[in-house]
Amino acid sequence: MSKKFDYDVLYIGAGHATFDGGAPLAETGVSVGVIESGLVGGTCPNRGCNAKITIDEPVKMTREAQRMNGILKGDLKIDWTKNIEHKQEIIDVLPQGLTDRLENAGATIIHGHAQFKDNHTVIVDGKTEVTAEKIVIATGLRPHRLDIPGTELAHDSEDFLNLKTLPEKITIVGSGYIGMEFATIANEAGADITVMLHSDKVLRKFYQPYVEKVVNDLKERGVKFIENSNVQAFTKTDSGYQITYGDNQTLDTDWILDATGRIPNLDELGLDKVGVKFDKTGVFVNDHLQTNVDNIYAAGDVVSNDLPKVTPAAYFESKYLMKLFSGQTTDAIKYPVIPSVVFTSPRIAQAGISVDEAEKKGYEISTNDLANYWYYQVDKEPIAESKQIHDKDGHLIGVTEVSDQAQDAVNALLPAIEFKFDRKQISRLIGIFPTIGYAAWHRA
Ligand SMILES: Cc1cc2nc3c(=O)[nH]c(=O)nc-3n(C[C@H](O)[C@H](O)[C@H](O)COP(=O)(O)OP(=O)(O)OC[C@H]3O[C@@H](n4cnc5c(N)ncnc54)[C@H](O)[C@@H]3O)c2cc1C
Ligand SMILES: NC(=O)c1ccc[n+]([C@@H]2O[C@H](COP(=O)([O-])OP(=O)(O)OC[C@H]3O[C@@H](n4cnc5c(N)ncnc54)[C@H](O)[C@@H]3O)[C@@H](O)[C@H]2O)c1
Repeated sequence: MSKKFDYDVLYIGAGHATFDGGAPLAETGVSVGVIESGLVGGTCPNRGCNAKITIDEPVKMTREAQRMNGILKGDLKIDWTKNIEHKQEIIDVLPQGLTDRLENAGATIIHGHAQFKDNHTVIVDGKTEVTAEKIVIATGLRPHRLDIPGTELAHDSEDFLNLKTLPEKITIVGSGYIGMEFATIANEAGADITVMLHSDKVLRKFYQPYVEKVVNDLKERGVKFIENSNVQAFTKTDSGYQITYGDNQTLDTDWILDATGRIPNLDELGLDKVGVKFDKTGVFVNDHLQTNVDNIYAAGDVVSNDLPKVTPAAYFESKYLMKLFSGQTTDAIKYPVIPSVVFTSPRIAQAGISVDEAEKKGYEISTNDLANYWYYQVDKEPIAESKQIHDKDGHLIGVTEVSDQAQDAVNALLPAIEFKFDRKQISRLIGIFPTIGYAAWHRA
């Protein structure tokens, strides 16, 4: 590539959309720069997946222990402060590890906020100009905040993950991934939780009968759900906060989590200076992840598309750009099936054709009552069911499961869905028994 510029490829942002491909790209001899305004690693390691799953672990274990009551003796309780400390120990080392990964590969990390000057030049912190042949926008998402009076009194998911003590009464606005995962965690840790819905639907992207099972379980555990809440204002009171909602109703609470979605980090990037097209859903790209400006690309959460905004999708795009920039491919990006999971207890996981779509298209849908299958009974799982979808030739084309280990069951079936295995091919496989993966294959 050209030596007219400081770097061959310059990434803005140091999350999964950058480092998973940026480090191996640097190893091929391409000169790589990375500009990051916050922690190297971005959302997933520092304030997303890794942090969340660490504080969820005792939640999952406590739930299991409750079911084993009588076999296991004693009452297990979560020490919130220690749980958060443990999370911090796990994630504290990640930015340095990822910095080492990039730097050992030959990439240069520049700390600061990037803004475009022209299509080959970025200004860092308003001072230093950095130039590159190609630039990748990988700036991710940030929390959306409700546009209502008192919005500054609410907190976001990062604040929740850093709570040193657990407030007694938490109100969560939004019932998507973050709202439901954090409601599950805080409820099990002992907080009094209210979830305020925008409509009457929770986790609208998941199979609703399974969502209902999770919601009913949380209701039995004391979580309150307010449908069509129409939240209007947050105010400070002597003892905490008050939420005005609905038809001038009020709710007193100790802590408010605004979990109403995430929006692209684009507004202070200077995209207008270079004419890159975008809207509130993200940056527009073609099937090579290239924007309308030839040398500017985008990857990860910040891209405008219908894919789940999850780490494995950012990883896949980052790897694709590595192959494109190092000359290993000129092909368009071809996404494999992208699974998704919500880490409630139990989890709901899905991949491929959804049950709703299968019903519309008349595919074969089989229902598996896993709660009555011996291996799920080992854990005494009360809520466990899956649906597998086959096309007319017997290929597995979709699965959705609600259970404690739904993510592993779905992961185990991914090759069958991606490579369109039929029942005959699946019957050739001998798995390890007894395992969740085997239980899933056994039904495919
Ligand atoms: C609470 C939470 C839980 C999650 N749990 C899961 C999960 O369990 N599984 C899963 O697969 N996904 C999960 N996700 C989603 C996952 O974190 C994202 O899909 C993933 O991090 C996207 O990576 P990215 O590189 O596109 O963006 P990010 O990781 O957000 O990285 C973007 C980086 O760009 C930087 N940046 C932004 N603007 C600029 C600028 N102008 N100059 C310099 N730097 C800039 C930011 O500081 C950030 O570090 C979760 C997200 C959240 C918030
Ligand atoms: N397990 C995972 O993979 C995982 C976990 C957490 C987050 N994430 C990622 O982070 C993204 C953001 O998560 P999220 O939960 O913030 O977003 P989301 O889009 O999943 O949910 C947002 C929720 O806010 C509600 N809402 C919007 N406006 C509202 C209003 N005015 N009043 C009340 N409710 C309102 C929506 O109806 C929805 O229920 C997700 O899209 C996901 O990609 C993934």
